[in-house]
Amino acid sequence: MILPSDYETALDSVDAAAASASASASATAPSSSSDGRGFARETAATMRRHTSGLATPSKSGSPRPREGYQQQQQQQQATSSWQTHPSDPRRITQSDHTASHTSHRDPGRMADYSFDRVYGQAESTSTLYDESVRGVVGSFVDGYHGSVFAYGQTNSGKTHTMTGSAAEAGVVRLAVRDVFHRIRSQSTAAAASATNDGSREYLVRVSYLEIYNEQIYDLLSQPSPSPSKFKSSLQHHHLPPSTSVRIFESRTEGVVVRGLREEIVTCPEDVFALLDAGDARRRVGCTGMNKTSSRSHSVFRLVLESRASSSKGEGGGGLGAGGGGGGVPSLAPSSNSSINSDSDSVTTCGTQHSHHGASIRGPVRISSLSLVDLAGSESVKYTGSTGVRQKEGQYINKSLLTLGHVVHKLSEMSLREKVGGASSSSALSMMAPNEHIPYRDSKLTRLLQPSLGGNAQVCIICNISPALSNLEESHNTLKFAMRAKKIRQHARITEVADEKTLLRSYREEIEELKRQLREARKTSAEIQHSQQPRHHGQVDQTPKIAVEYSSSSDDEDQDDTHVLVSAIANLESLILKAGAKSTQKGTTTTVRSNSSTATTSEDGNDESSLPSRALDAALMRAESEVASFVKPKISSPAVTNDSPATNKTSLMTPATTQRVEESDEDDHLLLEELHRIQDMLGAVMKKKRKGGGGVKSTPGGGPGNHINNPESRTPERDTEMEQLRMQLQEQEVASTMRKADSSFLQGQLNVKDGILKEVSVLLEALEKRQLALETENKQLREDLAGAANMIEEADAARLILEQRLSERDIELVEKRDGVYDNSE
Ligand SMILES: Nc1ncnc2c1ncn2[C@@H]1O[C@H](COP(=O)(O)OP(=O)(O)OP(=O)(O)O)[C@@H](O)[C@H]1O
Repeated sequence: MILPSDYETALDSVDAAAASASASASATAPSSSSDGRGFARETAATMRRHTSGLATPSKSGSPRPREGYQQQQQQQQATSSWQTHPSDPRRITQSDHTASHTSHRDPGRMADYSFDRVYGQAESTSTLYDESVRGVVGSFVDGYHGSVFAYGQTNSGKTHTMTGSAAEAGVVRLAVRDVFHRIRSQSTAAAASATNDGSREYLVRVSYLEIYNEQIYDLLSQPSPSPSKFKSSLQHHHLPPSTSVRIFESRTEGVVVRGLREEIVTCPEDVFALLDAGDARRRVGCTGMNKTSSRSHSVFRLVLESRASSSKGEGGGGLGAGGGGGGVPSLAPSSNSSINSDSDSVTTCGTQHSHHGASIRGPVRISSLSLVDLAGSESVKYTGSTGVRQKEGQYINKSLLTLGHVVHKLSEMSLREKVGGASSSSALSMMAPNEHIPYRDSKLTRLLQPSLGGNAQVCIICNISPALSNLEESHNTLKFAMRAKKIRQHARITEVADEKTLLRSYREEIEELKRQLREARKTSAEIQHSQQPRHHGQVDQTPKIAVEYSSSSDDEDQDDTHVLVSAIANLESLILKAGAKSTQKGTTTTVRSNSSTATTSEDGNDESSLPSRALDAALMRAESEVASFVKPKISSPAVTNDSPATNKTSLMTPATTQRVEESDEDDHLLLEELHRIQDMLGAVMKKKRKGGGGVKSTPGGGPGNHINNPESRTPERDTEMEQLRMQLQEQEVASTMRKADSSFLQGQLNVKDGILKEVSVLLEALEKRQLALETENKQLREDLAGAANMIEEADAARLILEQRLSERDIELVEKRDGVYDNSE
């Protein structure tokens, strides 16, 4: 391993015993197929030994000189408390010299564990990634949910493994690069193939949270350090300003973190900037064991939506050099371009539109990849923590304990499943009806429930310290890893056919914008056409007006198309697909809280600063936002029909169900209202265009000047003035309606938020009640078992008594017979 610059502090330990290099091969291949799509396999567990082997709290706090490191490493090699099997990189064994530290003291009975792979200090994180994590990431891109955890005691190198350092990239960054690389190469390969079959388009979004003292915090919720790049126009007013977010149990989505910000990303650099911003906010503190100890569990999550885009006309975007708009960012040139700059394409596009319409309804795959850096278990004895640090440590240990319980239960269930031979059903479905998995005992296990519960590929990286004084902790970690390895997963691809995914709503929005663009161009061509004879006829009398009039109208049409083309380009740039180099990095970023969506242009213009001509486009975006708010069905990986989360329906009382239905009705009304407003605005804009509007006041004698000059008044100018007045009135109407619309929306969103909060509180109360009932049930079961025992014992006593009675009877009969015999 390459040492990070701040490594010295980790070398203060005298009894630190760094392990020698070890290696392992991970079981990333599916072990058995459960159905056409999914596969069952055991959770991959790999072991990593921390290089430093820090065992005791640093006493002086002063860093050991770096040159001493090699010498110390050599000493440590000899005294490592764990050693890898020379010919089997999957085995790790307790070193002989540790015998005196174990109860049996028999070297022959030293602990010996086997995992998918054991990594030692000589092996880099990229080796670990290649051999143990890459498979999970590959499956994620193919549509399977995945999770990678780093588990282990404090200071064992979890953050080093997951986050990495300046000198060495961690698993998270390697995974992010890999994801984009795979998307690009898949798309390119599909595009290069003769048939273009199998080509897919992708939408990637990320979120980053931490669980600190049993509270979930959004690590992306603050404005990021590079504001121009990640400026958010979507900081929805109804979301609380606080960074604390809540877990919400949804009927359809399972476990959802409500209010969590999600950013749509189009290249690794976007993600890294977000990661840096999030890491800077993560809670880290100095303890006696680790100078930079993570005080929280962090979960970095990528969500991928993808769908087939093999149909011609899709995917390329190919907006040419801006068509009528000019200066519009051009996407990758594509022969499938559905919009061309010339009006000849209108008919072709019209035909393609219906084609698109059909393919937009194709299923969308949703998969998530959670990369988890757990806080390490710690003992006050070694950390010497007091006050806040001690409290943090208690929360950390408690949640890890719950994780241990959950893993223990799941491994037992998997074992039963294996013994029962029910290979096609998941561990969860094998649960006895009254079996309780304590997911709800901590936020960590609740969050990880979808991953641990069966429908995900999971790789757990367990970090241990080779130091002798950490022997007990290392044993615990190894035991945890052994249990975790037994959990059987049944990952399936999740395809959503009938729900509103972000990818689909973007695609629909793009198609709608393209339709508007075609119409705008058509209208503009018609106007130009109808104006031509008049221009020719009047050229001698009013040459200036004619030219200015025509050019201002052209300008306006060009502005219209420009706005539309920009909007299309913005949306297209978020969707990753064949040949699209994407991302004009930093040009456009879409921010998404799990209840909202919108785009921001580079210069930070928000919708309110767009020209009024773009109102209908802006409204359409607003509609899409509201749609994504009212149906936020895409923010959880647990969107499967057979997701365990769907069982939560039973938690809903009739009253809550009704509330949710009512809120669905509200959503309908909301959308209808938006449609109505949009129609009205559409009509106004149309009227405006038909009227040949767009008369602009230009400096130096434009039409406005002519109009204002009473001497140059002609009937034609009067008409122009009248048109101008009408336009102004229309603009006012439009702006008033927009204001009304926005306060209406605000009100609706507030109501909805209130309802969701109530539902959430109600659900929490129900959960508590359920927990209490479960405890009561447990007690009753125990009482019942006690009573059954007593009955059994009483039965046994009765049997004995009956036996004795019958023996007595026999005795009596025999005696009586004896008496008779004697008397005879
Ligand atoms: N394989 C390694 N190579 C070089 N340095 C390492 C390695 N593993 C850990 N370190 C260093 O050891 C120190 C502790 O590691 P790290 O903070 O990753 O531990 P941790 O398990 O995340 O601890 P905590 O649970 O307290 O957050 C850091 O300074 C880190 O850079």
